[in-house]
Amino acid sequence: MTSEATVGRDATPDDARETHVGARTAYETNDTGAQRDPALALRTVSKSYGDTPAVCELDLAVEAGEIVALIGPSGCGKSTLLRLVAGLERPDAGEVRVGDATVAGRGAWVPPEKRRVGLVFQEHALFPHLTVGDNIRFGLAGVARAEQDARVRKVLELVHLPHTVDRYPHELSGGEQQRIALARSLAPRPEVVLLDEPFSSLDESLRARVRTDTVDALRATGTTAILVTHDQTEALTVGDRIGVMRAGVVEQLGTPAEVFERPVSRFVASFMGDADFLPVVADEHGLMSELGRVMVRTDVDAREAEVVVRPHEVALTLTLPADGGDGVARARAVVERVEYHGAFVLHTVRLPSGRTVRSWQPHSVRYPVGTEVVASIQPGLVPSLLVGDHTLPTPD
Ligand SMILES: Nc1ncnc2c1ncn2[C@@H]1O[C@H](COP(=O)(O)OP(=O)(O)OP(=O)(O)O)[C@@H](O)[C@H]1O
Repeated sequence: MTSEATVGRDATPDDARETHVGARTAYETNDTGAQRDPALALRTVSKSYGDTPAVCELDLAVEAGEIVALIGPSGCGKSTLLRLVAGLERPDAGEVRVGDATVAGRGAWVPPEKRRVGLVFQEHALFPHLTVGDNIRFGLAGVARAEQDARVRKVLELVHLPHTVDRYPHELSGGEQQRIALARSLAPRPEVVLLDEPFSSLDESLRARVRTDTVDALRATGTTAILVTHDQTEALTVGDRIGVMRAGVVEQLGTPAEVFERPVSRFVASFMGDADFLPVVADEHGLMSELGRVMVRTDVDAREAEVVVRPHEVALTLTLPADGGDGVARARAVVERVEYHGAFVLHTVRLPSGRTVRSWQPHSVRYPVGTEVVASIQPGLVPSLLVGDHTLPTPD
């Protein structure tokens, strides 16, 4: 744990809103017109463990008040990145900056307790022999007692647990312990909070509630955060931006919509959300897939191209619409698998080529296995096109 007394300006909810709105801008200017540093920046940072590279020339800038969700396969370097920021590891090369200070690299080294970086782990890691109040005070050494009490009250209100101040951790549920861990990390008013899979030990329904409380508390205090998660939905719903990591680098950093709707690569397309890949053929107008026209441009080599089809992009109908002469290609397909997910039903259909694609249907639609359906791209949606392992930029 790195928390230590860190005293900063009192943030207000209004500040948080302003900061949050501004958080999407790459580099803001302050009142004097000067460029403002990101709250956190890693510049060409590398770290290996012996012969194992964990983080490779990684660049990342997180703006003040922004929440970045980091996602990627096991072993891609997410925890190492957090440990480098927290000061639990030293980079082999590159620079780590928190606010306007270099905390590692370029000859600098600021120890963890002086970095103004808070940590929240998967295991809540509260001190079992200390009350909730004293757990939170632990990171406030050097702060006057009256101010400590005020901060304890404030952070407990933020996480909706003011009544637990005199309880011991074993008198709290798992979700409550996790919210106290967050409160403890916020009390010293850190510049950045790092959350390493903080909700993964909680069951599904509790997870959603604790997640909402956590995001609300981060927003209310305008705290900059990196959240490591294995959960795509969590990344999409929590992150202002999502960093998709692979083999020690951030392969794509973008808003949830950018990462989901315009993945830069085959890896991101298949890692963030379900995706099926279909080959395309060229005709005089552009590229056609089995589900319809993909692109009107003709400067792409169809032999190397594939269309990325997400289940929400695939329409299924029982009969051809009356205006079937509209030039839209549709494939006759057979329903092969039906999975009921509650609000939606996932249909897997086999196309004439033998390939399968998946389609989300509203919960009221359940075509029995074996039904002949017509599959096409949902009108108005433009699926991504892969050429080799990379997607082509989609015109807005
Ligand atoms: N202390 C260590 N000693 C040796 N190798 C390590 C150490 N910590 C991590 N590694 C290796 O560094 C690479 C990155 O590990 P890291 O824990 O950062 O990945 P991760 O993305 O957080 O994985 P997970 O999602 O499984 O937690 C992996 O190959 C891992 O085996």
